[in-house]
Amino acid sequence: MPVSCRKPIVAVPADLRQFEGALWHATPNQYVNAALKVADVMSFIVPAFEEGNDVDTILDRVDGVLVSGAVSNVHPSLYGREATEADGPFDHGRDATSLPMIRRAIERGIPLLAICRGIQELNVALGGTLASEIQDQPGNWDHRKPDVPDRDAMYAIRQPVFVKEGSCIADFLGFSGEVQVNSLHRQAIAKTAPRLKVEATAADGTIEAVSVIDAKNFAVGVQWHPEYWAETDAPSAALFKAFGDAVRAYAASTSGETSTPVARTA
Ligand SMILES: N[C@@H](CCC(=O)NCCCC(=O)O)C(=O)O
Repeated sequence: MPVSCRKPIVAVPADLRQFEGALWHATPNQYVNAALKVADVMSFIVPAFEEGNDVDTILDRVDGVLVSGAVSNVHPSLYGREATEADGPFDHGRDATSLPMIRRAIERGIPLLAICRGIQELNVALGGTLASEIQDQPGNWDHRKPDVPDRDAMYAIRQPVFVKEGSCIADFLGFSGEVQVNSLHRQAIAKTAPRLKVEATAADGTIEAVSVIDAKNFAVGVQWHPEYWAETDAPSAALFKAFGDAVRAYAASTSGETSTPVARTA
């Protein structure tokens, strides 16, 4: 099959999780499902090794990067401060894989969509900082994961965010202003990295979306979870479709396909 006809593939940095007494490199289905069903791209889940992942070798083989949410938090030492109890739980393997991959994808102009923990990693990777337990700050809304057993209720769309006019996200959505989203986070961007432009905020001022200034390609982070309702919620779908389009354009531009595909030898 000619390269240009193949479905593109995106790297998804895994989380390190403990299940049934074993250590797993895992990512929740909602991310790779939205990638496949809405962005129409396949996923390569990248093991969260603290050492041994060669980022450029991985990026040479993919057409985009999708950075998922996670219950763990970016280690504060990565943005210049001591860790406290409030900053955990940590995932050093995820940090060691994701941050270098984010920086390199931006340098190489590989499409990047960063979600929840992902926007926080994007900010730290580019020199910004994070705040913990933001719900404790006076005047802040409670952005935390709802304490409910049902996952659909946990990811329920329940909070307005305000998308700035002229932003990348407004382009993808086809409008600016209020968008209803879900919310499952205790941390948020404190100092915005120099290369990031704030694209959306919550009513309490929490930064809810950013884009990379002067990016060579699609490079967006959102604090909410568009993957969860991407098959049914129009704004969520618009974001994933825009990401998929950028990934396909990148794949086509780098396919290096000869006019006649090289015949496979037996
Ligand atoms: N840990 C960070 C990022 C939150 C996040 O990515 N939430 C999605 C996963 C929710 C879960 O499974 O607990 C923060 O808390 O800000």
